[in-house]
Amino acid sequence: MTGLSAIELEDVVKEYHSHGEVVQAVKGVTLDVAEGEFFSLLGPSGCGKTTTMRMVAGFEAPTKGLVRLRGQDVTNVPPNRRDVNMVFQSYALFPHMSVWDNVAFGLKQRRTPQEEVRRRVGEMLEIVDLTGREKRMPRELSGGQQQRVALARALVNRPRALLLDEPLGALDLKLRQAMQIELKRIQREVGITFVYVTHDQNEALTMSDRIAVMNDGLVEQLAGPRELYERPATVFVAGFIGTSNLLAGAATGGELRLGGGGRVLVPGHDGDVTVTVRPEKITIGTDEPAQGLSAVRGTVAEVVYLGTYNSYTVSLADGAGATERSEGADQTQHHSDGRSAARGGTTITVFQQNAVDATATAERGDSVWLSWQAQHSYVIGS
Ligand SMILES: Nc1ncnc2c1ncn2[C@@H]1O[C@H](COP(=O)(O)OP(=O)(O)OP(=O)(O)O)[C@@H](O)[C@H]1O
Repeated sequence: MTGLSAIELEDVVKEYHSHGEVVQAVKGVTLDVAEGEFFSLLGPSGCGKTTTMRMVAGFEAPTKGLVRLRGQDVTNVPPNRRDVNMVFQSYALFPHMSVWDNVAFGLKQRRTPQEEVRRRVGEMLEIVDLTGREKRMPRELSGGQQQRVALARALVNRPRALLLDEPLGALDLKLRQAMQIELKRIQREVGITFVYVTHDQNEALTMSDRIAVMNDGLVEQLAGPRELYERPATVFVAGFIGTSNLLAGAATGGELRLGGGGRVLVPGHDGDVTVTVRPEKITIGTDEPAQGLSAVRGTVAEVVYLGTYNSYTVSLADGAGATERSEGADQTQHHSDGRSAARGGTTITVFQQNAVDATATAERGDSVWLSWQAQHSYVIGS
């Protein structure tokens, strides 16, 4: 370790001029990626992930700001003179070349001695677990195998950093999950910095050391998976990473009072707060919870059996409009955007693990109490 960051972006802006309009794809991104780190850019479609990545690779020049690789300003250096390699979702292998020749191509182009080519290609195929398939043609391989050839072809050049733009996007879910584990293993083994673009939060959480969550051309939060989940910096991050419940209002004396006798404990906070609480931290029951716990009352609007857990949607008894809402089930199944909770009849999602001793606690229409410990209320932005 040299102490230098592998990649640094300093207040990078990218504007496109399209049909007489200026589109700001990236609005001022500052971040650094450590040497050997698995770093992800995560965000919804159109938030500027790919544009950011293309500026690191050198395919796009920033309108403003600086790009540094290992401390060196490369803002105006062309892609082929940057020590990075990029793997795209559409990983075009040469269809008329064998696996071996596809991987060896770059080295041969650079007139690497034959013996070295043989050694490095052999090593790389072993790392991506394709030894024995050297003679196959791309069409004789599965999607996952083709993707591993593309990876080997990029890694064999020993770039200092590998940029991957949704490389698993074309694979089905099972294969994608297997490849996520593989990619992480390969990255650990080769020790190269990986920067990974994805809109899939599970993918980012599975593999990354750190994640920059992007929204509308900006980084909303840059942190490790646990921190993003436990301490989201913004309402957007809380909703984008997993499912979250949001409760907003004015707190007095460290307590947010809700209609219907509800209270949310936010020790040390006063004034307007937005609180997030994760569905798995909440207990559902019929007895009134003890003092010292956050407690809210409501009616079960929906129960969904999801195998390893049950998901309850509970409409809070918090005054106007707190009736059953049919959107509740959607909110549960589609990893809520979190925003619906603050409107009208508030709904809360609760996940209850189907552990060995679990029994269904409540049914649709039941009047219930929800409770959770003070430490599980996280005040956003605090
Ligand atoms: N060449 C271009 N000309 C004009 N606008 C562009 C151009 N490239 C990107 N944009 C716009 O910039 C914004 C960011 O695009 P970008 O491809 O970086 O997003 P993304 O987060 O990678 O999205 P996706 O996940 O859909 O690939 C979008 O609004 C897009 O329409």
